This record gives sequence, structure tokens and C-alpha cells, in this order.
Amino acid sequence: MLKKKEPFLIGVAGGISSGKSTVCKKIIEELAKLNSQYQKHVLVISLDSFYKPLSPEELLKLERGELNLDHPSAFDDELAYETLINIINGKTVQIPLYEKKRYTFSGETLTVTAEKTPDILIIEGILVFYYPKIRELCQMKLFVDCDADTRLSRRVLRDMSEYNRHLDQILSYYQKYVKPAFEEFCLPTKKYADVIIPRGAENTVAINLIVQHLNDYLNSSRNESPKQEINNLLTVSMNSQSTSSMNSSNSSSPNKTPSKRTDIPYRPH
Ligand SMILES: Nc1ncnc2c1ncn2[C@@H]1O[C@H](COP(=O)(O)OP(=O)(O)O)[C@@H](O)[C@H]1O
Ligand SMILES: Nc1ccn([C@@H]2O[C@H](COP(=O)(O)O)[C@@H](O)[C@H]2O)c(=O)n1
Repeated sequence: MLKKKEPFLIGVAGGISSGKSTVCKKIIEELAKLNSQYQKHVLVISLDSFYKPLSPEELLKLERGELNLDHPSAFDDELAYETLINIINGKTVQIPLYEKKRYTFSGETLTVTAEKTPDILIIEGILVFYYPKIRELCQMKLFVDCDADTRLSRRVLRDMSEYNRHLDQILSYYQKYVKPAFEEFCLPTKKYADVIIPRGAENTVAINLIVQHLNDYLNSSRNESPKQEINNLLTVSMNSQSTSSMNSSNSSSPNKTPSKRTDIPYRPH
């Protein structure tokens, strides 16, 4: 059996509640429709999995609305980068699952082993393109564009219905931290995107172009045994883990060469 090709890394950035996760799901669904014969493996990782754990003092600050979870320093970008590198190099990694509602990690992790190395790896989050090392690792960069009113209204609905947060708390946090951080750290990274997606998952033209490109990549990366059953789609979302399946065709390879990363450091165990 020939060695499996390393995963194709996609970065998906955009403001809060812009539709990043929904775009990821849509890409996966549409890819599955194009590929009917072979199991493919797509792994979506949220940058939320790399929030720095909060100390009891920091949790108290958060309760007082004095801790900024939208600032680049809130994430362990080095750990996120190393995790991506290790997945790309076929190493076993543990990805912690973050619970937004409780501002903490659930204690559960998703294990990605060499056998489960994905064909396509997606990292999504507000600041995915802020960190140069992560940004430069991405072979395809997508920025989900959505107006601020829509994002805020989605955020209010989500925080109230899913996380039982109070309206005044949500709005003051938004004004104090979320909006300024979007303007200072997220929006300026839009320029790095290969594709800017207005209207998110509803933008079928953009989604279809992206999916076609990925399908070409999948069909040109057939250096694994064709009948090899690769584990199903794995999705790590902000606060949940779900598994579903996705198929891909192994038929006529268009032999296209997707953009290739260079200088990926090899990280031994
Ligand atoms: N194109 C869209 N039209 C309408 N609602 C959407 C659209 N994209 C996402 N949503 C909804 O907005 C909310 C936030 O979307 P999500 O994909 O979770 O955003 P993000 O991952 O950027 O935080 C969800 O309730 C989702 O169903
Ligand atoms: N426990 C937490 C941690 C972060 N947030 C907010 O999530 C936003 C980013 O996630 P998106 O899915 O909206 O991109 C960011 O604005 C954080 O303030 C949270 O609500 N709870």
C-alpha cells in the first residue's frame, strides 16, 4: 500500500456567528454528494479547542465582564499550530472539546490517530488568520462575510437560548470586547482570504467552486489503496463532537496539483 497523502488544510475565518461552522458543514455535505464510491475523511477543528484554560481568578474576572475572550492572547495558538502539524505528519493527537456554555473544557477529547489522518483538515475560528504560522499553513483560506447586525442578532439569540446568558450581559460584553476585537484582529485578516464568502452557506456559487476544487484534490490524491476504508467524517465543533459519513469517487483523476505547502516541520513524538 502506498503512503497516504498529507491532509489538505483549509482555514475558515470570519466574525462571530458569521456562519463559519455552517459553511464547513455545507462544504462537507456538498463534497459527499459529489463523491459516491469511496469513504473520505474530513476533520473540522474549532479554534475554541485551543482556548487557554482559565484560572479561578480569571473566571472571577470573566464573571465581572473583565476578561476578553476575543483577544488573540485568549488562545494557545502555539498548541493549535503544533496540533495541526502533528495531524499533517500523521501523529496521534488529542483534541480537547470546549464547552462554551461553561467557559471550560468538557474533559472529553477527540483522538486523531495515523489511521484516522484526514484527507481534508479544516480549522475554523474568528482568529485563524491572525496567527501567521497557522495562516501560512493553510492551503485554502476562506473568510465568511456577514454584516455586524446579523452577527450580533445571532449571537444574542445563541447566548440567550443555548447558554442562558442575560441580554444586558451579552450586549455589554459585545460592546466592550467582541466588536473592538473583531475590528482590530479579525476584520484585517480578511485580506489573506483566497475566497471571501458573503451570505455564508447560502452562497451556493462560492460553495460549489470551493467544493469543486476540493473534489479535484481528492481525486488527484489517490496514492492510498483505493479500496481502503478510511474512517468517516469527524467533526469537532465548539462544544460537541459528531460523526457522520461522506463518500468520494475514485474515478477519472483530473491529475490537478493543488497548492502545496512547503517547510512543514516534522515533529517527532
Ligand atoms: N447563511 C445563513 N443564513 C441564516 N442563518 C445562518 C446562516 N449561516 C449560519 N446561520 C445561523 O447563524 C448561527 C451562527 O452560525 P454558525 O455557523 O454557528 O456561526 P460561527 O461558526 O461563525 O459562529 C447559527 O444559528 C446558524 O444556524
Ligand atoms: N465560553 C465562551 C468562549 C467564547 N465565547 C465567544 O465566542 C465567540 C467566538 O466564537 P464564534 O463561534 O462566534 O466564532 C467570541 O466572540 C467569544 O466571545 C463565548 O461566548 N463563550
